[in-house]
Amino acid sequence: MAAAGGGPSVSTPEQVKLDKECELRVEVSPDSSLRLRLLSGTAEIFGTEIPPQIWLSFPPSVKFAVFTWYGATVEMDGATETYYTADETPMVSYVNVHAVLDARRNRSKASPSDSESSQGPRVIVVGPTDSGKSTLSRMLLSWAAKQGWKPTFVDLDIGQGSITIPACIAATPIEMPIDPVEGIPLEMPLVYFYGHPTPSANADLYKVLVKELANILERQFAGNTESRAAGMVINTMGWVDGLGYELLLHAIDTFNATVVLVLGQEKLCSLLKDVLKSKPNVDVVKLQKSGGVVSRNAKVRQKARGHRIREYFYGLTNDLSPHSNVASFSDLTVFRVGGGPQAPRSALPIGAEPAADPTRLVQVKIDRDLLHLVLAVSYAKEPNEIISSNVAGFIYVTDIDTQRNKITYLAPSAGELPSRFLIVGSLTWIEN
Ligand SMILES: Nc1ncnc2c1ncn2[C@@H]1O[C@H](COP(=O)(O)OP(=O)(O)OP(=O)(O)O)[C@@H](O)[C@H]1O
Repeated sequence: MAAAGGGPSVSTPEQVKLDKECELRVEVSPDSSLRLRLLSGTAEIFGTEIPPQIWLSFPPSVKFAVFTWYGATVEMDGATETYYTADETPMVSYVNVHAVLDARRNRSKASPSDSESSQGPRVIVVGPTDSGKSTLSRMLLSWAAKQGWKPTFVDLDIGQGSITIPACIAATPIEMPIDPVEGIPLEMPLVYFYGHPTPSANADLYKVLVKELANILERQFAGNTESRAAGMVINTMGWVDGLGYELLLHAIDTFNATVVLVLGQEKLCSLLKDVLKSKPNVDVVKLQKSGGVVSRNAKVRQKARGHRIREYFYGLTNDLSPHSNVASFSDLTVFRVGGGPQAPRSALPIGAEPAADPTRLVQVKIDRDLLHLVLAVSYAKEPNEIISSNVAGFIYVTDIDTQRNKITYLAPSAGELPSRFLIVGSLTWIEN
């Protein structure tokens, strides 16, 4: 049961004592940051242990929980929207899943590297929006990293992903427990740009990119027994009906998932159990949603997407300095994937509607329509490699001068872009 805490806001430092297996749930004020430190005992934030006595500074609006297995006292300083302690959490069931995965990783490590059993668990976390998928993924990854594994995190959530900016799917190895404030390290993620924050914009393209990502990871695993044994944790979108469900099945199949963790929905769990019963090597496990998961409406989600883009360019605490660069139109080539009809109407039988080819590459004229869009810089060497190539990073178009044929854009660093090939979708951002 959730117990009321010290009130909705903290202004002076306040100490909170937590009993064993309890958690302190905090929503930081939207207007200011909050500091928190561990005074005694041991505690973790989403699977990562908090160091004793060191103040951690959480940015505005962040929602998190401090959980303790054996009891702890923490101190908070700053403003919160709300905070309370809870003694009912699903953490024991989550850590039990971790223990099973850990045993599987050990078995895989002990198997000959060419046998099928050398592949560690491939876990996919599914469930409706706001069921705690990202949070559970994070815990499983951090607990595994704490044991010395380097599992691969795959994020297929193009709306609220946690590896890079929205409208992308991405993967990255997790070598250390995930920092409670900074989140997933951004060193060298493998990123594919889908271009839209919703899969219905071009579901076929989404599937193609999921397949590309899975193929690359498969190749990497073939040459790396350590990451192969550590396996992967795959986070998914919260759309679980209709097309969303179809895309979930596609992801389970494409990544050859061996464990499907279903959060917070009986119906989805029983549907998946039924459809996957022909695959004896796939376990479908239902897990309880945490009462601490905070629901976010469409407006909040959109705002969160804007924050992620800002964070990409400026850093979590404004610690990065992006550069404003100017290029001639002729230096860059912009493509859209899936644009335009496949064949002109005149070439079709009477009455037939032209169908859009979802993976057709269309060169886009550089004009003011690109203003305020976020574009991906492709690693492709040739245009025909664009769909199958991952991206180096992103730029944000801040000005288009059609008189001088110049484009001004924000990029993480100064200098020439790693490639002249850019991809545009519908991802916009208004910098403020
Ligand atoms: N136990 C908890 N206490 C406090 N906040 C929590 C807890 N668990 C999750 N949250 C917060 O709730 C929000 C939603 O959780 P999360 O992102 O894991 O859900 P999700 O199912 O992945 O959402 P989406 O459907 O958007 O992908 C996040 O801000 C997260 O930090």
